[in-house]
Amino acid sequence: MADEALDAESVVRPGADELERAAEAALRPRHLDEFVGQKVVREQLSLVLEAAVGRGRAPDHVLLSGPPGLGKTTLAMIIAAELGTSLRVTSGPAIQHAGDLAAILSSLEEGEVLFLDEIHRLARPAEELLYVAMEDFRVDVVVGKGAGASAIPLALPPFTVVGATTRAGLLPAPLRDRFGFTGHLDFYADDELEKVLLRSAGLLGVPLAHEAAAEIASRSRGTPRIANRLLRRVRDWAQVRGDGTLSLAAARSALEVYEVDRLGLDRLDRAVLTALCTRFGGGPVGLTTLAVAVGEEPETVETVAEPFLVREGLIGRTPRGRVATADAWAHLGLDAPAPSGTLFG
Ligand SMILES: Nc1ncnc2c1ncn2[C@@H]1O[C@H](COP(=O)(O)OP(=O)(O)OP(=O)(O)O)[C@@H](O)[C@H]1O
Repeated sequence: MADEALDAESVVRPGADELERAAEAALRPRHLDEFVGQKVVREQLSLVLEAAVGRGRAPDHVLLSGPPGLGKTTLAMIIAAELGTSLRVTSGPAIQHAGDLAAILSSLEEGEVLFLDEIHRLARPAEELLYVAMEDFRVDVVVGKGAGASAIPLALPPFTVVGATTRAGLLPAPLRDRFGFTGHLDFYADDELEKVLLRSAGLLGVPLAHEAAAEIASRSRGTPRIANRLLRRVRDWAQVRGDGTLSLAAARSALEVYEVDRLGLDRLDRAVLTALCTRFGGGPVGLTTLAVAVGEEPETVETVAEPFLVREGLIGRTPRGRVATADAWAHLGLDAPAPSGTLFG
């Protein structure tokens, strides 16, 4: 039960730590045709891969962008599997020096796939080394120091980089240009998440009712990682408090225990929304004032709660501060104040 201690604070944050990833591994689709949703990216990618396999050559480098938990790592694994090759995994923050990347690149076997997660966080010298490696399949190994240093070119076998980023806009253009194919992953529709959930329940061997799948899907913020995590929480509830079946009632009870409401908002999200409406009359109010009102750091409110609230159209950002939308008032079951000012005011 490695996943029990996870995310004590909230079960609807899109990120994942090592324990979460271990729990996820069993649920990852292994082939493109098992990968739910993302129709456009799936179709484009299948062409790229099939063409490469047909030619017997490594495909172009692939860049995958999109928010956390939508399947970038899963797709990288699928790419390697579809090509019948192995996947080497590293990430921007894990590479401290250009030499670390040179060591990885020079150990790649022909046709291997190198997955570079959080590629936007690569340090500049490593990034420059990567340009050359991706374009010319070469690394320049620097020997010696100072004026006497020289670069010895080392040829690399053809390989494919799969880069993943949550912030495609942060990638420098020369790096972006070296990817022959870029796929952007979008949030999933509820019916797609239902499919993800039914598939996962099958793999976990738990009986999940269709209505329960729909209920969990609608609270999963468009994110398969969150859907699978909520499924595991509902499974726990059904096992401990219920009769083992994942019915609609079990799903609702479990999600109530975990304080995930019908839109997928958690306690912090609701605290922010409630403070904005009840203490500041719906705003506008500055981020710092709002954060103090909920006892959180401004950065936490801005990076943890706000993105989803804005995406759901519950909060608006204006130059004068945050404002609650009509949907926010409605979601909290409160009456929005009458608009201030009159036709003549
Ligand atoms: N299209 C999909 N179909 C079925 N399951 C999916 C799909 N996309 C993601 N998942 C599941 O969601 C979980 C998270 O996916 P993954 O780790 O690939 O996300 P990610 O985009 O790489 O996230 P991060 O950026 O945080 O690393 C995995 O358990 C995976 O099985």
